[in-house]
Amino acid sequence: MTDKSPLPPDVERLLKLMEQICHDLVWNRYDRAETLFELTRSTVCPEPIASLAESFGMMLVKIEAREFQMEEMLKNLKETSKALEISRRQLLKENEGLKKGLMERFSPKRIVGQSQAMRHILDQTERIADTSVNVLITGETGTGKELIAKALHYNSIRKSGPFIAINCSAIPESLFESELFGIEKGIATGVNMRKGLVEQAGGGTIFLDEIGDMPLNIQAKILRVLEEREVTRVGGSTVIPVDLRVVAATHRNLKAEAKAGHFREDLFFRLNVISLALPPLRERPGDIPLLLQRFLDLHCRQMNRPLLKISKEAMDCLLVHNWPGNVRELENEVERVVALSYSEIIHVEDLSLHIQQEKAIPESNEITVNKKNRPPLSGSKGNKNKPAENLFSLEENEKELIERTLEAANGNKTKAARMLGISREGLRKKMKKLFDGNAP
Ligand SMILES: Nc1ncnc2c1ncn2[C@@H]1O[C@H](COP(=O)(O)OP(=O)(O)OP(=O)(O)O)[C@@H](O)[C@H]1O
Repeated sequence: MTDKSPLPPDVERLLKLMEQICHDLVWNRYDRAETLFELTRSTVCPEPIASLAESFGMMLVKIEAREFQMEEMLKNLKETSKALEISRRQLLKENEGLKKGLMERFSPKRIVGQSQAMRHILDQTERIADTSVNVLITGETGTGKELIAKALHYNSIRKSGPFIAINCSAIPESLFESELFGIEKGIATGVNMRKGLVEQAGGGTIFLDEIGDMPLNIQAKILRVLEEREVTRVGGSTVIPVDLRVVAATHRNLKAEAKAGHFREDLFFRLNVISLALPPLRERPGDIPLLLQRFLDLHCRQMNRPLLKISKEAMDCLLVHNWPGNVRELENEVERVVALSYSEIIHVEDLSLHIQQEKAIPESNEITVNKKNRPPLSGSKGNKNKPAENLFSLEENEKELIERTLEAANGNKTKAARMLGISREGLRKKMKKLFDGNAP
């Protein structure tokens, strides 16, 4: 067949038909697919057209297969998105439950304390929780400062926002600013933008623990956050508004620190809108049995043990102990006893040695005059010439207890801290305060 010779009319018609079918396929119209299959039969049309129709037919099959796959994929996607939606709802429900649990756990009503001092603190906590006033919590290590800060947060309108706790004594001075206020991208090679803890606490509460250890230049910047409610990242110039509540805590006397020039007075007044002073455990021995019961319930449940009871002698030991690590020390002691004791009754021998020893030391007349049931920790080591009021001061007793524990631990501070039921950092601070640079 030359180019110029006209096609037989039949072939011309069939080619036209093929062209129309191709056109239809381009526009996703498959209603003439049947005709295409008819054309593949060489009895109906000449061989070249039949083979062309066959190729188009194959194409059509491939298109249909792809569409089928797409439909399957779409179906799978729909099912996955449905499953995701169900999980999302479950997580939301779970999250709400957990938040409710946190609120209940940190409700001032559930915090243990029947002593007058604690009842006053818990009453105040309940009253101010739902306000936005700044709060300063003071008290020795382990007295429950963070617990009260959480109670304030989880019982406020900010409860669904974050609770960010920062231990100011644990952040190296050179990192303080970027940790707290964040860092702008590109301030140094390879540095990415990072939000600071203040920004992260937006909508919630920031808990500045050990605020007395905050460097003076950072104190000025925190004051600005408190006054202006805004923050600027290190290396940036954009002012970012932040909406947060500030709760601070310290074991120091901040007023005295401010007077001595170690703490900004203006920041002290800003923070001290309401102050809650947590009493040490030795000043509220009446709370010891209640706390003991709470911790026994908790740890026996956690360790799958029947609820342990305590002998009168062992309880007496706990009542006369000085508790330098306060409630945390008591909780650690209970956890230790629950893990180690064989019987269902806690006896004196089950208690830590240093707690047993305090009770075991015979009482002298001098002591009964000063403090009933208090063993003569002080006075046993070269204190004989001191006046009685110094001999039995709490500081002297703490000092001696630390010295003895360090001796028992062969000078190992980590071990001594564990024996005392306080953190190593807590021990370091106590030693700094009590020995004034002349640590044993
Ligand atoms: N009144 C209380 N009732 C129940 N548990 C308490 C009470 N006070 C403290 N605790 C528990 O004692 C432990 C120590 O409390 P928390 O961490 O709040 O003390 P802290 O004063 O912040 O200590 P630090 O100054 O060393 O950071 C926690 O496990 C806390 O739950």
